[in-house]
Amino acid sequence: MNKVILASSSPRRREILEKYDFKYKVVESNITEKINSRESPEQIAMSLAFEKAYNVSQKYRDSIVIGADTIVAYKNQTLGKPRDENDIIRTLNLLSGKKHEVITAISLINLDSNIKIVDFERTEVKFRQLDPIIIQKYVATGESLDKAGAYGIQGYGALLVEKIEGCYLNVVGLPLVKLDKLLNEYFNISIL
Ligand SMILES: Cc1cn([C@H]2C[C@H](O)[C@@H](COP(=O)(O)OP(=O)(O)OP(=O)(O)O)O2)c(=O)[nH]c1=O
Repeated sequence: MNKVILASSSPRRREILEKYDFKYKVVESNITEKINSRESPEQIAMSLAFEKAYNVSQKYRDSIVIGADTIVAYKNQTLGKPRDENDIIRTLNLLSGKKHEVITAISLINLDSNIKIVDFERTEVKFRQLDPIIIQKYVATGESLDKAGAYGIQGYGALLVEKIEGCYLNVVGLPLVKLDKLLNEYFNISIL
């Protein structure tokens, strides 16, 4: 069986897969993430997931390489990781009391067999109304900086979320059911 590589530096993605008896190794990609704001959030996430997987695939042509990218979409805005504290506060105010979408794209590449797949999953998340005190306390947790949309649902961010519709692990950064289906369909591999 081909080796599976997770092309990610995200501790969340590793933690999700680590829970299962599924052999894989981690190799970080070295792409620069650029957001082209003329593209849709789905297109942006898919291009980045593909670039991450392709970058690592070139060195591991016989492996199945998984790349992923998570972004938050609110109305017509695409929200990646916040730049600084002001950006965190601006993002949380924007999402307060409203619904937004979390899109995680995944790409699976095996260059030896010329299989290149890219797909995405979408989850709707509704935030509770956030007053300045909640925002201040959340900023102080330090959770925001390395996360799309400036929150982490798996941490204190759970206290900001009133409701979700769709795959929970998609919000955390790796849509496990979608990944399992694609691994099955294209490579005859099952995580279960
Ligand atoms: C919305 C949300 C995002 N996130 C994270 C998942 C992703 O790690 C991060 C978005 O950044 P990404 O660019 O998707 O991933 P990354 O830079 O962390 O890792 P890599 O590119 O090497 O794979 O936001 C959470 O952990 N929880 C959440 O609730």
